[in-house]
Amino acid sequence: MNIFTDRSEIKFEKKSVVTVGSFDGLHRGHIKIIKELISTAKKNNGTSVLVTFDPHPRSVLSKYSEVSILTSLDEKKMILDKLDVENLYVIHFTREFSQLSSEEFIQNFLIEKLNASHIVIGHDHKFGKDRLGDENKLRELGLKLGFTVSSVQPECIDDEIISSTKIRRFLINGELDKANLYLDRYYSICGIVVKGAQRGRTLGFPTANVQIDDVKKAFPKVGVYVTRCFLKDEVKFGVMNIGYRPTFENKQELVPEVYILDFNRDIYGEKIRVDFIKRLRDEIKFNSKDELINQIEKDKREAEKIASQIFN
Ligand SMILES: Cc1cc2nc3c(=O)[nH]c(=O)nc-3n(C[C@H](O)[C@H](O)[C@H](O)COP(=O)(O)O)c2cc1C
Ligand SMILES: Nc1ncnc2c1ncn2[C@@H]1O[C@H](COP(=O)(O)OP(=O)(O)O)[C@@H](O)[C@H]1O
Repeated sequence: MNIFTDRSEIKFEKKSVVTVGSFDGLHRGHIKIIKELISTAKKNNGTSVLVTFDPHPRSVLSKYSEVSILTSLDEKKMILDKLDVENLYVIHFTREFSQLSSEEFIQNFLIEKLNASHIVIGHDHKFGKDRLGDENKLRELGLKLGFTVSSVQPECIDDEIISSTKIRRFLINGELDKANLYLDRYYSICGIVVKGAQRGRTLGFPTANVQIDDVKKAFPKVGVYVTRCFLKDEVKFGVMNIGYRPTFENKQELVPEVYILDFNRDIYGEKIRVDFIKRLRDEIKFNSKDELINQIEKDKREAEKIASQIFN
């Protein structure tokens, strides 16, 4: 996949088929739009372009600073590449950019730079200043500026429209299975393994503490999870605790830490991706270290059982 930004000096020669959006989560609904994008580009002998914004527009425009994000830009790049999108065009989203009218946005970016001949949008897509541009406005502009438009009907599960907002809510409520179902993959976090209190090894369960790449990333609800961990050259199952370690600490610092199964290596400073497969339980304040150790032993056995059921 070719990756461009709004700073790249580009002018597409070939006609393109374009879709535009935040695509946070890249869930089943987004995937439906992307499939339509790719098949239309093939039909039209054009190249497919997905235009997205970074940072997420809501985190720039919202009065509330606690907006959480499901997919970082790096994760989006990886997923879009797998989906065979030919070009990704990333616009650095600022307040100033948000003031462009829908017509200015389409003319300056989609027509002049990307040579768009067709635009694919989701059912509720809004664009331009104050989100005033909708499908009708886009079709009107298409007649004037020379492009066609198609819109994709929403993807549903049990009559519920799939959305990033619902997925965020499922994660926060501990409904991981539903979040994963809506995403059509396992929810994941990426980061670097950092040093903790060096206590894990004394419990018999060393845990890789993950410092997340994207501070805005949504965390699943506090608790213990079966995970799949991607290291540089290895994929391993693990049990992750996302929590405050109330048995030992009074601090209110939320730490994601994973005990990797069948593994014994120093991985401080290494990159790790953790996929969340199943939620096992809430975090507990134990009365003793031994009770905690017994429970982690049980979590480990449960994780081994679940991993072998799902992946064998
Ligand atoms: C599978 C698993 C489950 C855990 N569950 C709890 C828990 O219920 N309560 C708790 O206080 N700490 C829990 N922990 C966190 C341990 O207390 C933590 O791993 C330990 O304090 C080590 O911290 P360190 O890596 O900073 O040395 C859990 C850890 C793992 C790996
Ligand atoms: N099975 C394992 N799972 C996770 N980390 C492991 C494992 N075996 C060795 N390690 C290493 O041990 C470190 C964790 O040990 P721990 O005593 O919990 O220290 P810390 O408090 O710094 O996390 C990890 O960051 C990793 O480098």
